[in-house]
Amino acid sequence: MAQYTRVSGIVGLITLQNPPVNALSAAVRQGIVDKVETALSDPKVKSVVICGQNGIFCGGADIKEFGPKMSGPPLIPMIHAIEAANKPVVAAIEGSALGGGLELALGCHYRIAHSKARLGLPEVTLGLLPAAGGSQRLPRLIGVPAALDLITTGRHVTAAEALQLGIVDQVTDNNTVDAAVKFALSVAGQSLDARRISTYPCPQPSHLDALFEEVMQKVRQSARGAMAPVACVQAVRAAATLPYTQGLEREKELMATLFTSGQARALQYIFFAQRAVGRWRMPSGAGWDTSKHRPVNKAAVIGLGTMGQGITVALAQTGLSVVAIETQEKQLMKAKQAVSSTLERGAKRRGVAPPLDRISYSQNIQAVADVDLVIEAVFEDMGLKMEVFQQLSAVCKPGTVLCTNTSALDMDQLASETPNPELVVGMHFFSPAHVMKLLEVVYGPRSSPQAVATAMQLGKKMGKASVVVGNCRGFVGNRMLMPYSEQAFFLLEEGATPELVDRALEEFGFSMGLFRMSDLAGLDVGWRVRKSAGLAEPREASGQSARIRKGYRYSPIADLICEQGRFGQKTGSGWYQYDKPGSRVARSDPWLHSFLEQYRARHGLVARSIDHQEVLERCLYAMINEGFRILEDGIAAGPEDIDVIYVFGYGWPRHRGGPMFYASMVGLAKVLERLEHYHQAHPDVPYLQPCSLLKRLVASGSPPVHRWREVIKKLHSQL
Ligand SMILES: CC/C=C\C/C=C/C(=O)SCCNC(=O)CCNC(=O)[C@H](O)C(C)(C)COP(=O)(O)OP(=O)(O)OC[C@H]1O[C@@H](n2cnc3c(N)ncnc32)[C@H](O)[C@@H]1OP(=O)(O)O
Repeated sequence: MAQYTRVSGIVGLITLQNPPVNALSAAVRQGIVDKVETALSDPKVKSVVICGQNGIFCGGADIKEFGPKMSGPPLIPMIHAIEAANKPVVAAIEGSALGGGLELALGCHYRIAHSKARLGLPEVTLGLLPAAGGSQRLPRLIGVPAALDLITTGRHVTAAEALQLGIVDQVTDNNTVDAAVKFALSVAGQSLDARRISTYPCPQPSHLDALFEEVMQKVRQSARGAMAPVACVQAVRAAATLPYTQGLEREKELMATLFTSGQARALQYIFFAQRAVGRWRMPSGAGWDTSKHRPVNKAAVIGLGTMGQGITVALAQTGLSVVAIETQEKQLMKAKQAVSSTLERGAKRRGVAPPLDRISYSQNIQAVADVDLVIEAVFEDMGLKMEVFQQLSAVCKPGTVLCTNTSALDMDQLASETPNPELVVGMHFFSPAHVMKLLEVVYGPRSSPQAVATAMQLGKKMGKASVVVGNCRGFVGNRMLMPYSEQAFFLLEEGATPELVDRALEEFGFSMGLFRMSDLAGLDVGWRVRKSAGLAEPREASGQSARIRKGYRYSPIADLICEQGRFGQKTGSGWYQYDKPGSRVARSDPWLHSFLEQYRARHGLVARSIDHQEVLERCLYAMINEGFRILEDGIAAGPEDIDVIYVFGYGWPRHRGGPMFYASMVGLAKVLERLEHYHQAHPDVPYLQPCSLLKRLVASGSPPVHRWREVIKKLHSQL
């Protein structure tokens, strides 16, 4: 839909109307085609302005309409007709001009943007490329290097940067449509020969081949296995080397491959999943639409280790007043210095003042008396956390929301230490907390919807992908990590090396394989968890019983490595070796290989050849199986919650859409068959036993992922 009016006598004003973001649906495209024709054929109209209603120009093509049967006028001829018009067309850009929205603006002869507007071609993040001529027009307008940057990263730029790059002609702080109309009046009747971007020659950078080679290498490295960034580079290369019409053909060809790809489906699924997790609901039925959050202006962080420091930075950067508490003076001083320098670095990057004065430091817990929300981030020790919660209950003003940043402990047990358990929730941050996008918000049986809403609102303010999950050991993310790492340890016993397992996972698309990741995170973290679960006890070094715990198969390999003081990067060795403690470059370790050989010999294990497919099937399907159990248990409300957690917190390749989406793409029947196969071979491994929800979904014809909730609901209603 598009509205047409005539303003100032001679300006035709076309307003895109498709709330909330004026996406270019078939109806909007038809509206534009019709209204442009009306304006161009009206002799009284001397120039045209295109704008969007409700303060947003256009959020791009309507992703919800993507599919094999798209109807309505195509974008390319629509934009071409605008560019070919013999009357000046001005885009009035407020809010956002993204994807097809910016491509539409690039077809206009002039662009006026509000100072708060943001512009970009984020198609690559949806597995696509700017295929409405954007990949051909942008390099002609702003040059190849800048266009490559915007198109391959999909980053949004501010109006100021857009002006500097030459994407817009003017930036205004006032009413954008008024400014555009004024501008349209001033250019009415002027020649448009120099305003049609498709007719510009593409500026030729020196060392064209070297530039493209360098960018291609960069995109291949940063998004391992992702097709869209590669296609984006190829499309821009076409702009730089071919005439416009041939470049457009190449753009079309590349888009045809991407449009129907599984990667595009996965990335678009994640786009909507990220928004769906904001519509959270608790088993009681209370949720985002029925629960009001409490205002949080001042927050406290208790415990200033690495996690507490990151949380303090994240809160201060969000604009909150923060009280940072650490009882040990030396640690308090160290933390203050670390927090200040992180804030200073961040502020320098953004060209703003560091929010140092928002934080007050104290050794005394009494300082939290007037805060609205507390995040406890002390050492992962239940006794210590309980003590802190008792103190907080005595000190905090009534109604203060009490959050624990635990990664595995029972937050309900902590809640029971307070007179108001309804005010207690978990806020599970990921390290470094000011960088990592994920936040698990954990509710217990007594947490109030208001406390959950408050934590979710705070997460949103901090720019986190925040997901509401139920309380269980490891919540969602770490719980699914257990079968994943267990399988990797078993594979080492059976003949694999850390290098082989990591290579398989990295080729799949993980930014880091499991062993390299655990060297980075520190092997002692998992060791502590296994000890607290009564698993990692020192045993006889040989004999069958060393590999059995609680009646099931267990691999003590990781515990034995830790007993050697090999905790990963920080100690200079773990699954790999490093030049020195703290160094990041992992090198293959002959010691580890001979340790594995000796271990196998001691336990009578014969190494066999293991291929990448087995690594992927065993590690990933065991993890997915646990994901189904999590859904069955009601710990996560839907597959989208699990997938957002894995994509934003655990390095799962975004273009594969998260583990549950991946399972749906592989085919649930196949996942079930492989799990059955592996469980038959390893009957003493419960994680490989297919869970009943998976079997039920397969029995009901393997419905697509967006219909799993119905099956889960039915399952829960029968329990
Ligand atoms: C055939 C193709 C030919 C040519 C190539 C062109 C391709 C494209 O244009 S692909 C689309 C490119 N555009 C984008 O990637 C922008 C996506 N949107 C956003 O980044 C943001 O939504 C926003 C910055 C525009 C607004 O942000 P915010 O105010 O925070 O709102 P939400 O993100 O919560 O979105 C609100 C609501 O709108 C839905 N939505 C947003 N963009 C689109 C879209 N392009 N198509 C369809 N729907 C869109 C979003 O899903 C939210 O709705 P739900 O909560 O119901 O999911």
